[in-house]
Amino acid sequence: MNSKFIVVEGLDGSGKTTVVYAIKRYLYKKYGIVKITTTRDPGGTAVADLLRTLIKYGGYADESVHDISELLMIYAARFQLVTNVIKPALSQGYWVIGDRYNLSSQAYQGGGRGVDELLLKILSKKIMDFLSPNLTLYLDISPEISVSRIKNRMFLDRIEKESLIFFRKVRSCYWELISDSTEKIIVIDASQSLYSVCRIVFKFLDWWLQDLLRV
Ligand SMILES: Nc1ncnc2c1ncn2[C@@H]1O[C@H](COP(=O)(O)OP(=O)(O)O)[C@@H](O)[C@H]1O
Ligand SMILES: Cc1cn([C@H]2C[C@H](O)[C@@H](COP(=O)(O)OP(=O)(O)O)O2)c(=O)[nH]c1=O
Repeated sequence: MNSKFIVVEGLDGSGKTTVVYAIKRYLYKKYGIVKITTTRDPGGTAVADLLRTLIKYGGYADESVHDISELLMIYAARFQLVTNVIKPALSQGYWVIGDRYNLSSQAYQGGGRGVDELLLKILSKKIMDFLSPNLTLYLDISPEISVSRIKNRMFLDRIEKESLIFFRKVRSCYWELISDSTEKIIVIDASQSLYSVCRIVFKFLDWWLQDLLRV
């Protein structure tokens, strides 16, 4: 089977990182797929990881990060990731499982920050160069659950410290983007136990992969 690009999306604390690694193990155990690369966005290359630190923890000497600067750093990091990691991995037959991708920018910067839609569209098109995921799994939780799951983290980053109102805007933007999208995006209720979430994800993957094998 040709390599595939799967992305896991959702609010902070929705279980993305856990699910990314569960998918990796499942694809190996059940389907014998060994060539799998996992990514996290923003980040994933030396330069993108430096940008990730700036995006998450802000500038130096108390200089605030403007919304447009945040957006440009996120896309600069993504360009490094797509060009240096994702595209080469896919062309070498690796499956790529991404912890966040472009939908996050549309939801967080577009929905949450209210950044200009046209600017987002232009950047998406240019930076991703039409590299869309084959499948996106959106783990849906309420902003209240999100806050309760991340509150025990040692440090909250700039974005995690945002208000519930911000996360409400992000979530409703995710919903709008999903309902308007022509891409394959599956919504999973991630307020259930992690065990149930993983079972649903695996069941869906089985169905999707059987379908791909039939073609
Ligand atoms: N469905 C779930 N039910 C309860 N706790 C969960 C669930 N999914 C994730 N968690 C917990 O929430 C925290 C954040 O999970 P993580 O996978 O890091 O999410 P994300 O990458 O989306 O921020 C972790 O402590 C994890 O064990
Ligand atoms: C990829 C991406 C992330 N972000 C935000 C969401 C997260 O708060 C942060 C990434 O931090 P991370 O710790 O990877 O997220 P999570 O808490 O979900 O595991 O960056 C954006 O605002 N826009 C983007 O395009």
